[in-house]
Amino acid sequence: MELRKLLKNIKPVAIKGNEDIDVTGVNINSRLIGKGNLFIAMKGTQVDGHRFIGGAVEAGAVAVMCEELPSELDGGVTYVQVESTEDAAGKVATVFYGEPSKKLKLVGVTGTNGKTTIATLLYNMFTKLGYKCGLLSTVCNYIVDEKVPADHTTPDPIELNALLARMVEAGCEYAFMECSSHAIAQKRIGGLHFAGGVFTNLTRDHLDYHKTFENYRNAKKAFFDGLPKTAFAITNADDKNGMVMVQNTKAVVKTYSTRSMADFKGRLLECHFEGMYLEIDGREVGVQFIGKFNLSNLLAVYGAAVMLGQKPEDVLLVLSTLHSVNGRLEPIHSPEGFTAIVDYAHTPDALKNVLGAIHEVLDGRGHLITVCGAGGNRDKGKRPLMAQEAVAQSDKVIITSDNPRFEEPQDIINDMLAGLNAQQMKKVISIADRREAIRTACMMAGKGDVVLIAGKGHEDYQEIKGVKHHFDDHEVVRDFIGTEERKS
Ligand SMILES: CC(=O)N[C@H]1[C@@H](OP(=O)(O)OP(=O)(O)OC[C@H]2O[C@@H](n3ccc(=O)[nH]c3=O)[C@H](O)[C@@H]2O)O[C@H](CO)[C@@H](O)[C@@H]1O[C@H](C)C(=O)N[C@@H](C)C(=O)N[C@H](CCC(=O)O)C(=O)O
Ligand SMILES: Nc1ncnc2c1ncn2[C@@H]1O[C@H](COP(=O)(O)OP(=O)(O)OP(=O)(O)O)[C@@H](O)[C@H]1O
Ligand SMILES: N[C@H](CCC[C@H](N)C(=O)O)C(=O)O
Ligand SMILES: [Mg+2]
Repeated sequence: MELRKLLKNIKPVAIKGNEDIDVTGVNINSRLIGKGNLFIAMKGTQVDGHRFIGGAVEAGAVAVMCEELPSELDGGVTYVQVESTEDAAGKVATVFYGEPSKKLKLVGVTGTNGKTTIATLLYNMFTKLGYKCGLLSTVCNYIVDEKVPADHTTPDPIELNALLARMVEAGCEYAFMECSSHAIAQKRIGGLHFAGGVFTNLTRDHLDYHKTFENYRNAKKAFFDGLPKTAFAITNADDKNGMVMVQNTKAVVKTYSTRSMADFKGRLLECHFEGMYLEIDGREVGVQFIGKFNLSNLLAVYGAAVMLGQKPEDVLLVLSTLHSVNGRLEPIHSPEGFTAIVDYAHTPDALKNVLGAIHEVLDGRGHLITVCGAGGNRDKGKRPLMAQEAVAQSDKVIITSDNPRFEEPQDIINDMLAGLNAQQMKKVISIADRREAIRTACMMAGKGDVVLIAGKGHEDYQEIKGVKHHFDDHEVVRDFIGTEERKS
């Protein structure tokens, strides 16, 4: 594509060199630059991408986009100076890939918890309704039924637009994606055209990155501020920040609620370990999910599907056939009669909710044993709070390792234990080896009890000092209790 065309949505501060050159690719990473590419130099949290301009040119870049021009310019290269490369990257990437989001109905889901659940269920639902769909999520990306492994909840702007373009090429009509707060703040979704946005909820997470809760909230809100007036914005009226999110949006606002008047209203009628019986907009429906928060998630899915033009009765029919997303409140029943539940709760609020959801079903009839840890090189402030939440609603807690990354597992465990007083400590043991922790919990469980294994959900690795070792909570449980994997 001609460089001049590529720049159509941005206002450069200066251009040095020829704009009428052909650009064969765009990247923000010099290590991925090939012959004829445009390299966009971004100031990151670790290094300044401007350092790699020389390397990118050596690797074949014919154009460079940057905030500061290098002191020596290469005669064969066109330099495009912009105020913010972070802002420009998404806009340029989307033009390069043929503005794929305009050729799809793209729905973004944001909020602290529930993004993967909602985006995946929308993808599953629209696939069952007979449409070709794409999915960008923490667990895995899909182009129709082709799996593309995901490194991030939201890919960088280049990969993101490349994936959307592949969805268009594969004939997809819909795409559903998670928008993480990091991605919104870093403008990874810049230049995308959304048909709709969904807000789940907002509680503490990622304060290591955003510093204050207000910054974190504003990052999420920026997604709704940027929606066009042709889009819908579905928000959770039960969350205290639900209406704040859509305060300044141009999109058509719709609400969902399990408690008060809303555009999409739901009520829990009954729950068991096999599922719940719900009333949604006056119709009764049985679903294969547990936990009141899943009622909220399902209302968001229902609302988005209706806003995308589906008939409520068709949506509810499909909703009743969907089942839990990998590692999200996923039950594994043991022959001895206890239930292990693998869940991705890795924030204090998610732990509180997941434990609450289990109690709704246990209803005082069995014990609850929780295995949990916290990730290394992530928000330290949440560690003691997670331990407190686990203790508050469990009969026994085994504190263990999650992904220690570059930290010492025992240091993370100690940070968690520091949140507990002597009384609370009576319920707690710590076993740094996660496999041993899970086995011990299963050994302690009797008929009717529940073992919650929280924090890693779908992850099939444990990241220790930069190396991902194979580790799968489901597998450890199944090895111990001797049952087979779920088929679909
Ligand atoms: C803190 C954070 O979000 N970092 C992301 C950010 O990296 P960064 O700005 O720190 O990049 P950097 O390493 O300083 O490099 C700066 C620039 O120089 C470039 N570079 C670097 C080295 C080189 O040799 N050549 C080169 O060109 C890099 O490509 C980059 O463009 O931009 C990169 C490209 O988009 C991301 O890969 C990277 O994600 C890191 C790996 C990460 O762990 N991010 C996590 C925290 C994250 O984003 N998580 C959220 C989900 C959280 C949730 O579940 O809610 C996500 O969306 O997954
Ligand atoms: N609506 C909800 N409210 C509160 N907790 C929830 C909700 N939905 C899911 N959870 C809990 O949060 C965990 C993560 O859910 P999910 O993966 O859907 O969220 P996410 O927003 O994609 O998370 P991430 O930011 O890590 O990608 C689940 O395992 C569950 O314990
Ligand atoms: N997307 C989240 C996932 C955390 C999952 C947990 N298992 C951990 O490793 O901390 C993050 O990167 O902060
Ligand atoms: Mg997710």
